[in-house]
Amino acid sequence: MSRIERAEVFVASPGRNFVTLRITTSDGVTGLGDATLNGRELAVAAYLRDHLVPLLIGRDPARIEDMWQYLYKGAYWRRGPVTMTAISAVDTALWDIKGKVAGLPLYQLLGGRSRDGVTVYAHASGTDVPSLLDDVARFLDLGYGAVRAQAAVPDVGGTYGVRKGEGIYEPASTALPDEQPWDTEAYLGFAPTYLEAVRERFGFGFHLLHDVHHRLTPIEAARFGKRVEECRLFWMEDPTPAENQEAFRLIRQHTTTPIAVGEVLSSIWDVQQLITEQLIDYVRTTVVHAGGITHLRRIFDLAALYQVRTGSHGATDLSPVTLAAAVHLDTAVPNFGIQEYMPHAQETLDVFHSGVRFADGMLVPSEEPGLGVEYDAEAAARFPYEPRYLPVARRLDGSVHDW
Ligand SMILES: O=NC(=O)[C@@H](O)[C@H](O)[C@H](O)CO
Ligand SMILES: [Co+2]
Repeated sequence: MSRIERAEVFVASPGRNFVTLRITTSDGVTGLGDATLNGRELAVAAYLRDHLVPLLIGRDPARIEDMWQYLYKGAYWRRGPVTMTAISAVDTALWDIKGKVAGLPLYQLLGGRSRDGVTVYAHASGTDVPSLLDDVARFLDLGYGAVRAQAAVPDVGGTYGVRKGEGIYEPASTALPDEQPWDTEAYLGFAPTYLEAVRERFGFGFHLLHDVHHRLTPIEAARFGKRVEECRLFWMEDPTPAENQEAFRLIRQHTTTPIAVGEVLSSIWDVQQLITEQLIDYVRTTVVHAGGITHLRRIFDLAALYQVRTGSHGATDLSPVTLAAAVHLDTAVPNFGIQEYMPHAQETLDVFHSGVRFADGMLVPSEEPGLGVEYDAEAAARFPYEPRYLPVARRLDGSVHDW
């Protein structure tokens, strides 16, 4: 019987920091897992190298569910992004191996194709309304049927989601946390105007999304959601921090603007009330942070019972391994909603060779066995890890706010 013979943890920075797990079996079959946790990468690398890799060697790679239970229950300490990202990486690598052993692309092991392609949304942003509108036009011209719009709030530096100049939006860009000012009233007065300007200019023939990024209180989020109802958003994302899941009842009482939550959450229990009380419309948990394919399927199946659809996080700080796994899962699940898609930098794609393809506003998975991603460790070694932190937001009085 095949055994896990080697488990290597690679920390490298091709385009940006990534942590990648590669498991190799006694039959020479390899599987990849993404273990990247933006701003806390080394914690997950250590969790894997020091605590999980010694447990993997010699175990049966085919026993994916058993491995998940063994690592989850065996930790004793429950949940949390570091533990769940480490478990996610092992789980994803074992699914990659299982696909290769079966000679099937992963989506075939997950129930087969449920749709022709995985609809994605692009990230349009601008330092002001005109540049935002130009960016929206650019993505519509590229064939996207869904676009997220974020614009800098005047006189409030460092608004979330706004690129600095050309290139890819990369929030973790400083060796120490960049402290950025935040003014809720300025945002509440400005954001609805640019979302209206987008509809004014481009109409309603595409999905418009917006990420509030945890910045509002429940009543402020209710006010925002109500104010933008005429924009017919596909969703407003992370309107308020979700540790207190019942806070969303207040938002729900006031507005029909759809709600998406989950990218910072890492287990089914963290979204259980949001789903079972239908407090959200899309669940954004991911392969890399919410327990891999095994656990994410559970979350998506629970969501399906309550007509909650998927809308997984897909920023560039989730590696091409996660994107490939997400597209396989998105291809198969019945309650797919939409997939976030930020194209990775070429430097990243020169290290992660992925078979995922974009066409007509959708992604399609590789037909190669497993995930369809190969990792070039030698090439990656040319890009050493660099300490990078996500920003910290501070209100105008200097107190810390949610970034
Ligand atoms: O919806 N997407 C997002 O909110 C992302 O841009 C997150 O801020 C980053 O992935 C954090 O590392
Ligand atoms: Co977000």
